[in-house]
Amino acid sequence: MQSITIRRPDDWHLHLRDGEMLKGVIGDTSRHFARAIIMPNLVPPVVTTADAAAYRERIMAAVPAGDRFQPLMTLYLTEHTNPDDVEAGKASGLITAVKLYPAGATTNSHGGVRDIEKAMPVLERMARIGLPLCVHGEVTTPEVDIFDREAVFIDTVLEPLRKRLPELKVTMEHVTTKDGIDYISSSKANLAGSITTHHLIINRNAILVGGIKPHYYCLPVAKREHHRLALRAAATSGDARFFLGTDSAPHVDPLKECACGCAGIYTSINTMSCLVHVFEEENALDRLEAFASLSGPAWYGLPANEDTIRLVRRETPVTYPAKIETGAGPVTVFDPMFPLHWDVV
Ligand SMILES: NC(=O)N[C@@H](CC(=O)O)C(=O)O
Ligand SMILES: [Zn+2]
Ligand SMILES: [Zn+2]
Repeated sequence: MQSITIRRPDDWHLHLRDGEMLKGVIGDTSRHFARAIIMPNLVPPVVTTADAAAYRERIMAAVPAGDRFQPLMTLYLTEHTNPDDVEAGKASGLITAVKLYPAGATTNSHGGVRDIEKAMPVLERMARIGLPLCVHGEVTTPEVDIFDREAVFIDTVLEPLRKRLPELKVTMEHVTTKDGIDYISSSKANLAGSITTHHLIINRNAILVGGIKPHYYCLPVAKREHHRLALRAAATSGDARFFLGTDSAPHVDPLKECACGCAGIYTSINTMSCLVHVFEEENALDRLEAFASLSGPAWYGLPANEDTIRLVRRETPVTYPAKIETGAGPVTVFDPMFPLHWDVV
């Protein structure tokens, strides 16, 4: 039986939600992952250090007994965010990053930033104190095609911002295009990117061929095949600027399976099985640990986890439930459309 052992992984982009949904999903992450960067796009969003402290308590209360899990909290950047509050949050050790959602770009982002000029005082402070900015890198300009929104964001928002504040550390989250990969690869410093599990597996055909498939719809939306191949090459390259952020984003099925379905794919439960499969296909099992367990902590200035997980390849496929039941309702699990043989033991 084939097996590999890697340092325990972390998830550098995760949606845990709140209330019954939080209770229903957190175990799927804490079973395998030691830490995760927790997205602040709740309703209402996590905007102050006090909000983040209270949310952290609710998360810790929901962690299943026996799991050791550390949520790394983020603040949702608004045009009114107070730089002193952000600095105090970092100083206390509570806040790991601040998240930029262009207003209207994705789920629960209407309170995000419309005019980046208004956020400059906070961004300047973050550059000064070394607090990373995580970005949902898509413009929301109605004229820009949804498949081009990441590339246009790089040219019109990210590059000007980085020119203006070269000391600001920026994580380009859930990179979905070759443009994003090339931009990160060509940067000299202070830029890294997270890549989701599902964007390594699906291209836009998964959403649209043979009928419309809401459970493959997320933002940024999956792109053409050559973009997926660029993501796979980057993820399996060992380049420390690319690391795992699952962007596991649960929504109850009724909110996905309707005339205006929510964006988000739920992958926490089978992410590790899917990832090993991808790395095996790319003959890069020796680089899985860098992607899932080493490059993320290095970027965020944290130690890698000391304990390990073991992954084994089973003859018969490992099965996962098609959906999980939460107190908030059923959530469909990501189906990679191929059998999974790797299991976490
Ligand atoms: N990725 C998604 O499609 N959805 C995320 C938001 C986000 O990360 O953009 C969500 O909160 O549901
Ligand atoms: Zn996003
Ligand atoms: Zn997300």
